[in-house]
Amino acid sequence: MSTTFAKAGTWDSLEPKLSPFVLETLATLGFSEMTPVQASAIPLFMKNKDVVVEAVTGSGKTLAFVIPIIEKLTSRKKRLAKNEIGALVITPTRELAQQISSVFSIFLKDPSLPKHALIIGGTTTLHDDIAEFKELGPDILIGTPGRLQDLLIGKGSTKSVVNTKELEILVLDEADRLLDMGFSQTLDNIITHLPKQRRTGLFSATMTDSISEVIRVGLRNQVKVVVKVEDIISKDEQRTPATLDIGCIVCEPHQKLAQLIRIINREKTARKYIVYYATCACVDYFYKILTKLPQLKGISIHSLHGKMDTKRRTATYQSFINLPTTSKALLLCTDVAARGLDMPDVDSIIQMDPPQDPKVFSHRCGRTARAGKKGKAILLLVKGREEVYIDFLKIRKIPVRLLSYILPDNSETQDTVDEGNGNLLKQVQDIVLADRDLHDKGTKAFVSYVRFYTKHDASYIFRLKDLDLGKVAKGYGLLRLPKMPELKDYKTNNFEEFTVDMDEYKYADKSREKKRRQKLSEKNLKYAMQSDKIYKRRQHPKGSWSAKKLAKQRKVERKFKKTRKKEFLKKRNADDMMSSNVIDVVGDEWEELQKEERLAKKLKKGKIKKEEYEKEIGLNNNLD
Ligand SMILES: Nc1ncnc2c1ncn2[C@@H]1O[C@H](COP(=O)(O)OP(=O)(O)OP(=O)(O)O)[C@@H](O)[C@H]1O
Repeated sequence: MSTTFAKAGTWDSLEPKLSPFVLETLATLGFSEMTPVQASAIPLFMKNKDVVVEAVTGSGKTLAFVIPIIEKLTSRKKRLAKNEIGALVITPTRELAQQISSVFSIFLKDPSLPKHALIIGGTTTLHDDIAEFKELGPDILIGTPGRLQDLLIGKGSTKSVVNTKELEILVLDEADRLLDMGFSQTLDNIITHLPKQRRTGLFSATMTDSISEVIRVGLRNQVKVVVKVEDIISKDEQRTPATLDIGCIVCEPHQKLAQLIRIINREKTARKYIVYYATCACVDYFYKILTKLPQLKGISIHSLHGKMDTKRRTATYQSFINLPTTSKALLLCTDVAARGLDMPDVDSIIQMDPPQDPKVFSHRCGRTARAGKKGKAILLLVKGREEVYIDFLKIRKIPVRLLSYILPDNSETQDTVDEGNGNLLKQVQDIVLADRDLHDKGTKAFVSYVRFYTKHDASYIFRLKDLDLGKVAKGYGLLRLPKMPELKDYKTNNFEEFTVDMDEYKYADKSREKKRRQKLSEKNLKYAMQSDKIYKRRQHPKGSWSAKKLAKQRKVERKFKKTRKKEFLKKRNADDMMSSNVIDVVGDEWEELQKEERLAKKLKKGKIKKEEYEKEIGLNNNLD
């Protein structure tokens, strides 16, 4: 891909000069010249200025703080003690912290140079991190707010082992995200624990403009560095890389899946795609669906979201970025992979839905078109009210083109995919019918999406009442609309309920199916006994002779049920016994026992002889 990275002079033109080992490393990386943001921010940050840096995604902001940190710590006269740190880099996600740590590793190979440590939790306990800190004595910590807070301040009875009095540089990467409500208390706790005499740098492609946030972080007479980008043709200022082509497709909610498949199958050159979904549940569900669709056969599909355990997240992320670009690959993810991640060779970004936070839109797009390479980002918008979003983005200096991937409007082909695999949504429903787990996942995904939709920042554009939830449910391949407050009294002609016998709708997973059957038989058993009791109560009014007789009989029943029920519930696990048989067996056995009891009474009253009693009982026992 042609690289049209705006260059801003060679590294040796910087004042103060960079260390020889830094220059050598940059040369091995093939970075002959600085990017504009590096040329602007590095000298300031190295001259003890607080900086607020805003530059588009993929413009090299990471080195704009990594290099000053390295230069500052290697030029210290007094070496840091083992328990002292000189720099702290805070990021909103584990993957981003891992990525920044790997950039430090490239420069700090020599053991005589400052050391760095990654503090993100997830796979290590706080005690592991404390032990590693004591062992390694890092000068630089890179991490996420939660675990950094625990290490720097202590947690519960675990005291802090980190001495921050010599700290010289604090960096907040994706600062506007860190300053959001989500991290504010943790961030405040960390910042109040740091010396006021330090350099602070805030970096992001969508920097916060609120001065209050900046002062909260303790910046003083900071310098704001804003690196602008001009559209190559119109010369208008824009907030996204000049090499990024952002397109938008307007379609019906139930056509989104078909559009996604068309985009992927029609792109001839693009290999790696990132597909953003609204919620973790949507990622999980559509991952299962897409991996089963024949239209995407041969394409490797991966999923990533914040609710996955760290090991699996790291493994998925690493396997996706290390995939060769010889065949197509999709990464379905949430906004956990929206900011900062420098994934090489991502050709195209597809946003199935706009993000709740409009700032995230440009971060998502910015996973492609990095370091001057070309990239394409496509947004799917629902026809109607959501189209206002295009102008909303343009006001925020994010240029978006309307693309012509419009599906034919006539209803019979609305969800038919060009690839001729028949009615796509019928295919999805068949996939869902084959495994009850997909029905559960699809319902959860739909509910999470509806809830997501109600929390858009630009709520005047994204209004639930304007969204045809029947078409959304159809697009999710649901068999029926879930019971949820948002659907109370909801009527639609655009969703046809699929009748399915829920008692017979099985899980593909055998152990889950067995558990379901157990629950079903308990429910049936309880129902049978309750209905039996209600029936009897109706036959024998309270206080009558027959009611007294029945009460006595029920006493015997209770005794029987306690013993027999345990036996039958044990037997129920036998694979050859379906739930309905459990009820029949209980019923048959119960009749025999009542007969035994009647014969015992007759024998007691002398109405039958012992031989006759034993004969009757003995004959019955051979029926097992
Ligand atoms: N001077 C340079 N010359 C060429 N490539 C560079 C240079 N500096 C950084 N890069 C490369 O550009 C890519 C983007 O860099 P980086 O991840 O720092 O961007 P960013 O501005 O932090 O993006 P984001 O806003 O998404 O976090 C990386 O692959 C990096 O290796």
